[in-house]
Amino acid sequence: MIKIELEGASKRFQYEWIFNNIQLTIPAGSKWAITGSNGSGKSTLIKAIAGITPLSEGNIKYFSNLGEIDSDQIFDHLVISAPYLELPEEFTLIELLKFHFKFKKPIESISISNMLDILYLKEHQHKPISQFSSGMKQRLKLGLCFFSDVSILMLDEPTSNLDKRGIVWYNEMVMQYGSRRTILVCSNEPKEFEFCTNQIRIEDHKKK
Ligand SMILES: Nc1ncnc2c1ncn2[C@@H]1O[C@H](COP(=O)(O)OP(=O)(O)OP(=O)(O)O)[C@@H](O)[C@H]1O
Repeated sequence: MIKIELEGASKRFQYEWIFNNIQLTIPAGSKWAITGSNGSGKSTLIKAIAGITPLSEGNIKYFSNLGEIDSDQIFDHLVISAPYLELPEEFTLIELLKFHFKFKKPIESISISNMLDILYLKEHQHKPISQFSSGMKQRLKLGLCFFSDVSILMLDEPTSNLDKRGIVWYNEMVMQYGSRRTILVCSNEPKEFEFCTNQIRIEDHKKK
């Protein structure tokens, strides 16, 4: 379980400050919505917390029960689902699941066959991802997150492209597989983050 601390976290692109001086502790297992209008900086903040985008000022620190974790190693502890992260289109579904779970340990007691059932994609297991619909791809992206044995789930616009059944499925996944983990949701759609008990409003962290 990992605690994250943001100390004066600030980011600018050229002359534009995206967020400024965020002081925040994200306790292990807590649930956060990151909200703000289009282009306000939600994805930039999540990428900074994931260590993908460097901050312009300030620090982000990560702590396990054993002490501070090097920021180079934080990627081993998290997974991200986001519209801008593409799936490898040339793989079939079964190939992709096998490939992904060579690098990330799956949660205990779940087999690839179980995953296919839970994703309700079993009949598509030999289809290349390039032939998947946008909703099927979105379920797969979320499944790769929820089925990975990591402490932190970062979900950027998690229900985009999902139909009603998919949205119900997403909420069930959160309840079933998310309860003990830290979840960060970037969203403007309240239905995506009803389970979150904390909120970061990007607009509250703009340079005045
Ligand atoms: N690599 C980059 N270089 C320059 N500017 C960038 C870069 N990435 C993002 N931006 C700018 O940072 C701002 C915040 O973008 P970001 O994608 O974080 O917003 P968002 O809140 O996630 O938006 P949306 O709701 O539309 O997904 C935008 O003005 C965007 O143009």
